[in-house]
Amino acid sequence: MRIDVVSIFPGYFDALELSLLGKARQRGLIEVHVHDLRDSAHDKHRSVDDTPAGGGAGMVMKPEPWGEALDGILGEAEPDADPLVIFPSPAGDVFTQTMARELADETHLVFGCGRYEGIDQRVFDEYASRGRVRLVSIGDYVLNGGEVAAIAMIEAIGRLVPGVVGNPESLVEESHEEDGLLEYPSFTKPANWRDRSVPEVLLSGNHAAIDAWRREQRIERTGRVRPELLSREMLGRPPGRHAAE
Ligand SMILES: Nc1ccccc1-c1cnco1
Repeated sequence: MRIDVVSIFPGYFDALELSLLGKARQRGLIEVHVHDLRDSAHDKHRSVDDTPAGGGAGMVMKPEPWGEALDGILGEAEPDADPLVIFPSPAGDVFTQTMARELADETHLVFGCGRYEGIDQRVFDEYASRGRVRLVSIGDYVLNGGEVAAIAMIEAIGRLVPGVVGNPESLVEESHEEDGLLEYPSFTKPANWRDRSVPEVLLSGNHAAIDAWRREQRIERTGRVRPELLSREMLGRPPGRHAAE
């Protein structure tokens, strides 16, 4: 997978050189190219924004620098890549694990990170007329720009790219994976810490009982924290992989 990012704060994306994604980049599983939008702004002040047409507070990002930056990226794309351009936006479709799984199958993603009061609408219209464009929100709160949203999405998508996570099994039993239930509470050694014990069942070695307990915990936690995720069908489903044995 190739990922291009356009931003006036390219330094935000140094975070993508760390940890799992950093290793995936070193192994050539994911290519990440970060572009400074100001490199596409050629006036004396390298300005990327201007006052809003129609008046109002704040500034709007000018279309010309975006046009030059995105034309450059799309012009260099592999002939059959069909890049998907994603603009993080509070007005976008809400990002979910299902969307992350879909996007993990893409060969080329381009993230356009807007700031200020947003990007001139004609940028979205221009690229939607030439290819695939999606506006995506990571939740109902206000950020100062799209960079943090892009990093969150790139992490959620990148970890699903085949080969990035060593043990693909670890991708299954997680919150919002597999059946949409939240994950069960986790414990490790010591068995007792400050008079707080690990639940006995987890030390029993009875894997069917452990799976059943973990499923009960997932259902209880989901019903308490995110009742809207709980479906009647989930309540009837059998416990985990050991149940059949
Ligand atoms: N608030 C924002 C401002 C600028 C670009 C994206 C966002 C955003 C994305 N998801 C939630 O908010």
